[in-house]
Amino acid sequence: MKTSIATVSISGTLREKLPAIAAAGFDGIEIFEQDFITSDLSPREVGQMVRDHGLIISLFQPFRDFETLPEPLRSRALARAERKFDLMAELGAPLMLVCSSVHPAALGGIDRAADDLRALGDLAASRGLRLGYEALAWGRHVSDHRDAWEIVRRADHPAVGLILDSFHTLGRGIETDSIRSIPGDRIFFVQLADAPAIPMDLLYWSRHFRNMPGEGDLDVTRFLRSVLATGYDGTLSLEIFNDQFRQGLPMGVARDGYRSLVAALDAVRRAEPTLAVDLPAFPPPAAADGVEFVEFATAPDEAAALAAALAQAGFTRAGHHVSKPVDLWRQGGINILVNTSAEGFAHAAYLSHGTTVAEIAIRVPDAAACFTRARALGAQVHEAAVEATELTIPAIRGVGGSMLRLLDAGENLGRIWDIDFDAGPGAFAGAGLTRIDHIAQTMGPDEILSWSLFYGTLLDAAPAPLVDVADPDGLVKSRAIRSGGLRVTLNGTSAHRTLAGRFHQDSFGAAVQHLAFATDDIFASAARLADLGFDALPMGDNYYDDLLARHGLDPTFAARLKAAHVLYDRDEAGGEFFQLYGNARPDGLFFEVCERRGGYDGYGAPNAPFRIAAQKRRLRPYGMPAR
Ligand SMILES: O=C(O)c1ccc(O)c(O)c1
Ligand SMILES: [Mg+2]
Repeated sequence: MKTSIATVSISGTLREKLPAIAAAGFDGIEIFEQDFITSDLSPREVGQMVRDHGLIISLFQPFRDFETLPEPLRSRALARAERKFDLMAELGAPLMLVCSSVHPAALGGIDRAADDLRALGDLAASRGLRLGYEALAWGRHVSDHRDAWEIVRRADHPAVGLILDSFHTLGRGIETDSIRSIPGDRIFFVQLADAPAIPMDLLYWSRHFRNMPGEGDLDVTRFLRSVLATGYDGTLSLEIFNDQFRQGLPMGVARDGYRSLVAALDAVRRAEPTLAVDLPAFPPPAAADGVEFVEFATAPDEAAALAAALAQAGFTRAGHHVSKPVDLWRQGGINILVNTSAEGFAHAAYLSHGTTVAEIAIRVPDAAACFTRARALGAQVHEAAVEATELTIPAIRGVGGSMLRLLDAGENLGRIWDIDFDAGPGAFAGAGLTRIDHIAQTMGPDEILSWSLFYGTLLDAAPAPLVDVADPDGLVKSRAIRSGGLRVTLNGTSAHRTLAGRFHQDSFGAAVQHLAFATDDIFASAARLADLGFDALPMGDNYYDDLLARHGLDPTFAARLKAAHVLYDRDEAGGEFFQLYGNARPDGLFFEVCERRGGYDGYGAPNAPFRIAAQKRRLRPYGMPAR
């Protein structure tokens, strides 16, 4: 099974696209005619350049508005096709994509279309070429792969086959089981794309919002299962029209594409083990158990402020690293490390970001299996310096170049605190914070899809739909990902004056902006935190008045929330969420404390705009920018 990607999916010119596509691992490309025309190389030179990169041209596209035209348009369309067949021969492209016509003069008619494709098939065959017919979701007469297949079936020509594109099928809500009865050898090419579930005009949606399989809301796995059930063993190609990818970095987009394709095939073989999937074996995605530790990188002269913030949040300095200047702070099941090394990875992270979360260690059922899966999906291995006495814990590169460590319940987890740290067995109740509820990572707006693909393919995880959070200075896009006991939120914006945008700039790249700690008793924790001097974020009367109205709260309960600076949300099923925010540090980093009741599964999104506005008031109390 060959892999391919349409050149339209990647930014730049062919000279920039091709090396990125080759380096990401693809076998071939769909050459978009526009990419060829914009090049000043001859067709032969372009073909040679593709092959010089170790790639093949698997498809030439698109050939538009061909079928069911009246004369003289029909003859003209055939003549146009002949010119393109000449071009394909020079390029070394064996297959042409003919997409269903949108021509206003097209007459329609299944037999008329079949006759036209047969005639085109004769022309192609005489040159040793083939063509595939694709139903565009917005085609004038043909907009459904079932009709396209009927046309191809009636054309009954060895050089004429069907091209399937997951977007056109799934985007129109067409069931995919109908694909299973198509003979696999009549399908000449398969294109894969996902898209977010945003109701809008099909053409506009397709040309601007497609994304990699697994990044959107379409059931691409189901589509691909049906395709492979036909026995199809031809090329699987990504055809992603996306505004963001068009301006993204070629290498990053190509790598994500390859990851999405591998993950899609892996999902298919797990969902339907009887299918023949041409992919090396690697371990399945597993649900994470939670966060074992988070490590801050800082400098000695900044460590005191961080230590004070941790103490005010109820943490106790419970141990020290045996060989490095790293403190262990503990509370409940939460471990926070503060690293002030003047060398090594943490120091490099501090130098590039300032005080920052340099490392996150997650607990998974089998760390070695997870690591193997990560590598199969193209994750970058993090080679950190490990000293002789310390344990080697597999690590991969995470958000903003931070380190994501993989730990399991085996030996390493049991021994990390005994071997690497002089931490005793003491329990530290602190303010009653029990574990890390979620980690909020702030990044560039174009990184959200990429990191949601990262987490969503590495782990057994369900990325939630993207939501917009209103900051007074712009919108922030946010997506939550949950895998078992691990919750991560990804936030990104191009609005530089938002809390998230400012943090992203100030930390010179993506980083953890806030940590949310869970409690089983928000009011007890709030009281204890107040005693400890935790600088809780007060919310205004307008907020609590609205809460009263919105949820029909008992006024004494609302007064209790307000007195404790607690924010509140409730879901449809009556699940409740309580949040308490700390003020943001000058660098934008902050802590949150939260309690979930009755199966509440969200993150208090309705509260976010008010919380952000309150944090900003604190940062710039006189309405002036903080800096
Ligand atoms: O948007 C289009 O016109 C277009 C062209 C070719 C394709 O394969 C496709 O899926 C869409
Ligand atoms: Mg297509």
